[in-house]
Amino acid sequence: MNLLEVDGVCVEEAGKTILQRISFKQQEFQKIAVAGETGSGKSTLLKVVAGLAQPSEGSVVFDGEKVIGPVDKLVPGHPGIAYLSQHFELPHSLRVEQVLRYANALSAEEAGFLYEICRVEHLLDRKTNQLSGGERQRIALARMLSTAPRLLLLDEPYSNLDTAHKNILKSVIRDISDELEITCTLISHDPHDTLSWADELLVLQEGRLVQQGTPQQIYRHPANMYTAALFGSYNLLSTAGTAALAALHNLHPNGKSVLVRPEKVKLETNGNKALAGKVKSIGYFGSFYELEVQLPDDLVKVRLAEPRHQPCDPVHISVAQEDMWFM
Ligand SMILES: Nc1ncnc2c1ncn2[C@@H]1O[C@H](COP(=O)(O)OP(=O)(O)OP(=O)(O)O)[C@@H](O)[C@H]1O
Repeated sequence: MNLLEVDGVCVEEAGKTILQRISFKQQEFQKIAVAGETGSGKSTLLKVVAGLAQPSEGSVVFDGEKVIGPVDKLVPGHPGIAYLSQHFELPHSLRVEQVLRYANALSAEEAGFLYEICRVEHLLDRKTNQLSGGERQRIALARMLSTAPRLLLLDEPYSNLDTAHKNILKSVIRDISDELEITCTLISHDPHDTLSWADELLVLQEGRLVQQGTPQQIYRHPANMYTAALFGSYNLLSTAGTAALAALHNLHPNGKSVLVRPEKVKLETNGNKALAGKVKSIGYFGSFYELEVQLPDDLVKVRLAEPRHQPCDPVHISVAQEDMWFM
């Protein structure tokens, strides 16, 4: 069942087009992540979904009912949809327990479970000015969820969090979906946050939805270089380099260039079905090394767990046919 149907949404502000005919559907419990460069319209899209920004065209239907924009509604927003902004605020110098009590539409038992899920039970006696950024965010989330929404929209929840708080929040967000059975949509700049979490990704570029698909589809088969770059490092070979690599598999590029992710380039011990090159540099990135290999026409990035090479070493590279994407 579709919980949400966004159909042809356009937004214009001060004569500027911010969103252009965005359409997508979200099923109940489906996890959707929205990716895109800064200013591509991600926050505006979520605000339109929440009824907090006015579309100039198009509609948002939530659970069979049209979401009314702020121009036509005195108190903006929809009771079934919660939007956690990047710039949320908590009341100053109140006890956390008071902050949460004011918003609460749940029984004591349900509220206790929610606080446990949000990892805030130990903070209830603190004042709001005695919390870290990560703790403040989880309180804001608990406050929002205590109104019992069915759809939660999270706008860059991981920005400004250190790794420890980010990992706690990731567990919280997972439990919100799994334990509280709330459907979630999330915006994040970081591919690590979206690829591993989402069932479906929406990619926005200058207000347009340029690609929609599973994380695997989008990572392996990006629609354009903008999308390829959003989700990680890549090699795009020149016409000559593409022809040489394609010829190893008897493929015809038909004027397209081949895109290969660095972890899909293999170093071979001989030149059988491989291209000859020379190691130019080796960089250490903690969980992997990245080599730059100079081919006749291209400098190719290769990711390895433990390289046994030195700069200037002659090497051969190969790429499996299924790891080549022509675009
Ligand atoms: N109320 C407004 N009036 C005029 N322009 C706006 C308004 N809200 C957003 N914009 C512009 O619309 C564009 C999209 O903004 P939006 O915040 O939706 O992008 P974003 O992808 O969420 O960016 P970020 O990742 O930086 O948060 C930007 O150019 C922004 O300046």
